[in-house]
Amino acid sequence: MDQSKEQRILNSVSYNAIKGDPESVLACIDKYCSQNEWAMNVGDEKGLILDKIVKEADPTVALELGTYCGYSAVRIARLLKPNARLFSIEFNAEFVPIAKEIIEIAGLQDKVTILEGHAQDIIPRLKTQYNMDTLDFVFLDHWKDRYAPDTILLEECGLLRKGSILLADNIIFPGAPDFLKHVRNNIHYECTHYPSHLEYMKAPDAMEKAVYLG
Ligand SMILES: O=C(NCCc1nnc(-c2ccc3[nH]cnc3c2)[nH]1)c1cc(-c2ccc(F)cc2)cc(O)c1O
Ligand SMILES: [Mg+2]
Repeated sequence: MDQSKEQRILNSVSYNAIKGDPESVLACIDKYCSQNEWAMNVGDEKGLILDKIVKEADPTVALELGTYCGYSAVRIARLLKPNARLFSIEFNAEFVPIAKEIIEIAGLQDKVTILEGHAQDIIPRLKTQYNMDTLDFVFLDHWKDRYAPDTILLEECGLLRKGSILLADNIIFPGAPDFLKHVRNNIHYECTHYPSHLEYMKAPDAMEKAVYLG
């Protein structure tokens, strides 16, 4: 059976990256996906925006929706302080073992927990099953039509606090219009727009930061 693109990305990281060095894992994925096969990692350009917001949030507990190959999990986890943790929800069973291996090659396995399943099924269990209080930072990068309902779910489950920072990828392309409608012109959110480009392409894309005001 032919290998998947995601398996080929893992092969490239396993062969070329320096074990325990997150920067080299990120560089390897960006090089492979720029030169060989496009893939839906947040990428190096939008990755700089992600870095900026994670440093601003300095989260103790972070959540990511949409692990994919683990690129943004590595990007986020490499910036976390010693006792901070990232929980990442992935729906596609094929992506989970690949993301786990890439996170392990980066040496960040102690900081990242991958939860397999639908976000809408896992979010309601985060407080009880993972002893969570509230989330300091949420990166939305899963199915674009799930950004809005899952944000509402996070609110309803009491997982957001005054100052929780949400950052959403792909606001322009593929686009998340319902999410924008929910957070913009909403007294409970303070939004900031970050224009950029689709990963590894010239097409315009953007990220949206939405700070929950309580
Ligand atoms: O679909 C995307 N990302 C989502 C993957 C995912 N990985 N995991 C999930 C999940 C995880 C828990 C879930 N719970 C419920 N649904 C879930 C879906 N979704 C995506 C697509 C593009 C893209 C751009 C241009 C194109 F021509 C084609 C594609 C670019 C991007 O940056 C993306 O992020
Ligand atoms: Mg994305």
